[in-house]
Amino acid sequence: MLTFKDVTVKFAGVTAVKDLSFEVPQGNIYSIIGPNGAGKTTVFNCISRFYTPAAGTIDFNGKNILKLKPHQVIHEGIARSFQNVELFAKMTVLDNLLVGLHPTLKKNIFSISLNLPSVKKTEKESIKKAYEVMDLLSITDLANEKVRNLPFGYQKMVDIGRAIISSPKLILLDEPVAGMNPVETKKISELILRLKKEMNYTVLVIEHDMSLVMEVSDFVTVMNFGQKIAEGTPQEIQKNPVVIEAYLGEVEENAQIV
Ligand SMILES: Nc1ncnc2c1ncn2[C@@H]1O[C@H](COP(=O)(O)OP(=O)(O)OP(=O)(O)O)[C@@H](O)[C@H]1O
Repeated sequence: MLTFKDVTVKFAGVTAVKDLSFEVPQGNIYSIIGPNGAGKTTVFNCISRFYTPAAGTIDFNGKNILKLKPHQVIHEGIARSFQNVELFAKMTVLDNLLVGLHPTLKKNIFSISLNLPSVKKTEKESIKKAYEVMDLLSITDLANEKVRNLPFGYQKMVDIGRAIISSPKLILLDEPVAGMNPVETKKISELILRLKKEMNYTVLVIEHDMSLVMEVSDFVTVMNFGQKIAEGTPQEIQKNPVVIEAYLGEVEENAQIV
């Protein structure tokens, strides 16, 4: 579904990503892990088209997305959540979710200002969709709560909800459990697995929390200093000495990442 081939990204003197290649198959939960500054978020920013690589290609369902602008990427069916939750704090949960639908709505300013029946129908359908997402996230009772009043864990949920409400083909989750406690982390793990099993979503995750990565991932790519240093199933990655060294600085006998 998503193919990175020999992608290099440079910022002034820094090579953030170097010759990176990987493939995310449809229906998979695919994780990218690596120490701080490894280049993970830069990968997401290339897919979202905020950054343009100095070299390499990125294809999505056979289409070269490097030719697209950020809003066109959303139309191709790629949605993302952000490392630092980026919601409208003064707006309600329901309204924040509706914002996630906005890029895919086809209404224009004239039909909206005239409040045509088709606009009312779209609005009704959008609200129905938002309630479906809130049900999925078990946050329906928070629909009319302002986001700034919610604990961080729930704000993260809303951020993920905003990514999935437009029924994208590929969901990018940037550190979905950063700052969450183990109970909240477990909830998000279960949610990601449901997105795959019940809705056949393809999910690309960046995450530092190994419990989540080990539980949800079909496949993992490990980055360090902008390069891929390993790839494999969670079990393979957990025991890979190169990966352990990147995280811990040294390898002890029988060491594994947990
Ligand atoms: N816009 C930018 N301008 C300059 N340097 C950047 C920019 N974005 C990222 N970098 C640099 O690129 C490298 C990779 O950063 P990136 O944020 O992709 O790493 P990361 O693996 O996501 O790190 P973390 O886990 O801490 O979020 C770092 O050295 C970072 O300082």
